[in-house]
Amino acid sequence: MTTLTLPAVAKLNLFLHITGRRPDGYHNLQTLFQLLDVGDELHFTLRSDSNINLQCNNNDLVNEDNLVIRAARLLQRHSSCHSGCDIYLDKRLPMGGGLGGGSSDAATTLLGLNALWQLGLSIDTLAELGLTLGADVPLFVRGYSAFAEGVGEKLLPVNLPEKIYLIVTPDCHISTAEIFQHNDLIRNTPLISVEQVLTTPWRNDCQPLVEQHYPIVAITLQWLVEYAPCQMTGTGASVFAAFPDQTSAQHALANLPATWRGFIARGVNQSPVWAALADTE
Ligand SMILES: C[C@@](CO)(OP(=O)(O)O)[C@H](O)COP(=O)(O)OP(=O)(O)OC[C@H]1O[C@@H](n2ccc(N)nc2=O)[C@H](O)[C@@H]1O
Ligand SMILES: Nc1ncnc2c1ncn2[C@@H]1O[C@H](COP(=O)(O)OP(=O)(O)O)[C@@H](O)[C@H]1O
Repeated sequence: MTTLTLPAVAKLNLFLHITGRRPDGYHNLQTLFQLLDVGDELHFTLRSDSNINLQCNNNDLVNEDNLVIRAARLLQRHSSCHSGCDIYLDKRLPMGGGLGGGSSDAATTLLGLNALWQLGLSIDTLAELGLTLGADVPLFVRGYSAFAEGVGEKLLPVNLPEKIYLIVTPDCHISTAEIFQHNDLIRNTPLISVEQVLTTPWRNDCQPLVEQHYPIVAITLQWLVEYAPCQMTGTGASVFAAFPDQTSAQHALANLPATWRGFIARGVNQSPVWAALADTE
């Protein structure tokens, strides 16, 4: 195998509780991660030398900070591997929107190059490596919708109804670090057990703060709630609502204000990356 094409899907946080701050400044959370069937796409081509090259449909993303490059270099270093690759990233997801696109790209790169370079590393090892790149990377490496604790790396698979979601991203950039550093962030939500997940009303502890500091997010939620109950994902700015069917979601999407981005996706319990990897074996 010398080439590989794999998806890097998005996630929603169906709820997000912040349960405390750790001595290193990171926050412990409890969240329900819902994977979606929509995302970016990555194309990997094996090279005979050890260079790693990235191309992307968004030139602003072609730099050494890109999580795809960082994941590829991390894997190369960890495995003392001398292979290289050309990577094309077809960026489709809104960035910095709480949909986890960068983390998902990193996870797909770890999975894809582990296969292409025939490294044989375990999923546990890839998830551990991924956690050094970002808190959400282990979720996308493991590739199942999950109840998560810790910083989001302790994952318990869950079987969720695979609903149709409309995801709307207003034109605004929110820094995850800024939200987590803010004095007014709710960070003392009591822990719940996995059994309580279905009986506890779902909410996002970052949402009140984000709505206050980024009024466009509050306006987007006010727009979406006219169609269905809605919430913010991650630290924003994207918001989402579940719809009973594709037609009603399409109806809302058709009325979307021009400067906002929106897309429809189905919630999935298993990431499509696993089916795509299995197809290559
Ligand atoms: C909170 C979530 C929920 O899914 O939000 P989104 O980023 O998706 O919106 C994620 O766990 C975010 O994960 P990720 O975006 O990978 O965050 P990182 O790059 O690891 O962290 C960015 C910064 O946010 C803060 N941070 C992040 C995660 C966490 N549990 N506690 C924190 O305090 C830290 O200051 C860190 O430097
Ligand atoms: N491959 C990538 N795709 C998207 N963003 C990336 C990527 N690599 C690095 N980044 C950086 O990570 C930031 C957060 O990305 P993203 O995962 O899309 O958002 P979020 O963490 O809010 O879900 C971006 O603003 C960008 O600066």
